[in-house]
Amino acid sequence: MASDTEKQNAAAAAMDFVEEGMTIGLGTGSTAKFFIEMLADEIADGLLVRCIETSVQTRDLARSLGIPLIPFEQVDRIHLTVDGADEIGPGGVLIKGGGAALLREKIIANASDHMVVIADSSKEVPHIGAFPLPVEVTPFGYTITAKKVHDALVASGVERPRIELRKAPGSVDLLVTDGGNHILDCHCGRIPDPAKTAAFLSGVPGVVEHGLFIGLARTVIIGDENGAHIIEY
Ligand SMILES: O=C(CO)[C@H](O)[C@H](O)COP(=O)(O)O
Repeated sequence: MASDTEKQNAAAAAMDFVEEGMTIGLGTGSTAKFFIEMLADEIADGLLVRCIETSVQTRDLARSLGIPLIPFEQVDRIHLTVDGADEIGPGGVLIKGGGAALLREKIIANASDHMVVIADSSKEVPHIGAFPLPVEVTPFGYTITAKKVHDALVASGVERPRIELRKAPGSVDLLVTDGGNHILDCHCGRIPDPAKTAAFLSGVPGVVEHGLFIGLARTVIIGDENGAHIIEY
């Protein structure tokens, strides 16, 4: 069960990585929200940083809290990004995209000197795949792309994957991401070889990005009821 105390404790521990003058990538989701609120408090107390958001949702939150945002096009360096995750497997391999922000999250994580992942203890898993893997696809040809994604999953060793098109919350309409695309939620059960699955998915025309984050998280902070523990990769 996800716990707000654990999320808060992970977010508080991530604040130790923040330094004056940094450009900081702000993640998306309920755990990242705690970090963003803590950062806003420090900014109100005089901390000088600039931030870049990973989603429209985070942009709106950051603006409402008075956090200075700069357009990505004007950023030449991102020192630190703090973001949540849906699953954290061995080696710091992540599944992300539960909040449909995986494309911008991956672009910003990949452009950052240091990605810190914050999560409650329910996110740490012995092997990944129980959480449906989000795959962002172009609206053009998405039904055919879904079939090719299924084939790519099978070819990469996933047994009997099931693909679901994500609907907008509370709607029968398909979800449209901040980038104007759709999301395929791929129920895999287990992803035996994440690097192979990532490579096979990236080879499917129509796939814009997938939610496997490999080699991006340098620090993972898992909150518990009393504090947090930090894993470095
Ligand atoms: O990848 C994400 C959004 O696209 C989030 O980081 C992920 O879904 C975790 O969210 P939460 O902290 O609410 O559990």
